[in-house]
Amino acid sequence: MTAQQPSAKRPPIALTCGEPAGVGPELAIKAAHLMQGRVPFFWIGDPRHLPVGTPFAEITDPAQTYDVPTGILPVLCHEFVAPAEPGEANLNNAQGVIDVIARAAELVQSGHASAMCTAPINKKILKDGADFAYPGHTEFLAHLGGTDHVVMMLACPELRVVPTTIHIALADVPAQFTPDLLEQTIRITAADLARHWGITAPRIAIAGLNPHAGEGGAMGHEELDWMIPLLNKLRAQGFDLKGPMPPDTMFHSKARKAYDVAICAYHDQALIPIKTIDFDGGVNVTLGLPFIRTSPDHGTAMDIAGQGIANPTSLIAALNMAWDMATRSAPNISA
Ligand SMILES: NC(=O)c1ccc[n+]([C@@H]2O[C@H](COP(=O)([O-])OP(=O)(O)OC[C@H]3O[C@@H](n4cnc5c(N)ncnc54)[C@H](O)[C@@H]3O)[C@@H](O)[C@H]2O)c1
Ligand SMILES: N[C@H](C(=O)O)[C@H](O)COP(=O)(O)O
Repeated sequence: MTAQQPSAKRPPIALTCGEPAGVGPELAIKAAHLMQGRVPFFWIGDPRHLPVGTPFAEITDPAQTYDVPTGILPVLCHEFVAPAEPGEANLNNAQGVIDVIARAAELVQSGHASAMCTAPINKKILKDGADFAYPGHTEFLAHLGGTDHVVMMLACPELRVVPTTIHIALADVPAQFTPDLLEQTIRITAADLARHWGITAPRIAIAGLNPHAGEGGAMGHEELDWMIPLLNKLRAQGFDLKGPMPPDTMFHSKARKAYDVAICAYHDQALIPIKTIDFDGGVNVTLGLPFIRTSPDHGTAMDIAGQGIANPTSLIAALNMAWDMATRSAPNISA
């Protein structure tokens, strides 16, 4: 076995353990094996949570990732209160899950990691077990990054989608889907598509809130009242915006070719199409943060945890995307 590519001296990616009783630990082992060091990453978690008998190498500093033989998972130990039983979440481990996310964010913000990639968490377990005050990574990382507003984008080779409102009840969407929020979301999305993907003038499709984008006021008024005026204002400033588009007809294959990203009003309007088109290959990326964060698009999959059948494709895509973003964003530290 050879050590991981020593020529790539950029700091490695920090991969969090996520929910220890979910598929995160076994996917980390699979990704290390399948990626064979092409993207350097280390896992932060408790080695007791890894599948019994699988190889890993303990490290004490992220830079030691490069000394670990390819195919073996480098592990930066983070001791949890309890072992993990696949499929059986333990509330006592909730604080450890949160602490690992914060530790990864600290490592990336201090330059010891190039980016962070997060394995899935169960928000309710974190709330019940440790009073977690955030509905997801996205909001917690905005807090850790000191930013007021970040954007959730999910991407696969066929489609990019953004939910403007994120983890809120459907009943709260009409009040929280505001002109200010949509404008900030459009600006952050356009800026980060240019910065990280080189799409300097992104074609942005905006979904209407209502069926048929309101049908001229017959099925809702938000489009007429403020969405169309806002889009016209931003068009005058140079943004390439389509819509408000009828949400049900904007995701078929021909329609998708007309835009680089679809900005939707709420979570499921955006995430249902992408998880239907490419559940295995989708990546969740947070835009507007002062550091890079990606994640697989799936959840903890407790129903299959520990069975060895979890598909690592989305995690591998998330690690690849994080590394590509880091490579484009900053010079190689050895240069
Ligand atoms: N990034 C994150 O932290 C994140 C993302 C989505 C959901 N979640 C959380 O995950 C928990 C479970 O959510 P859910 O059940 O809606 O979605 P889920 O993605 O965990 O599971 C949905 C279905 O897909 C299957 N599946 C998921 N990932 C798979 C994989 N890698 N390989 C094979 N099959 C896979 C599961 O077995 C299940 O049948 C919730 O608590 C939710 O909040 C977390
Ligand atoms: N909304 C995401 C999804 O359904 O895939 C998921 O909950 C992850 O969100 P965070 O990255 O904020 O944890």
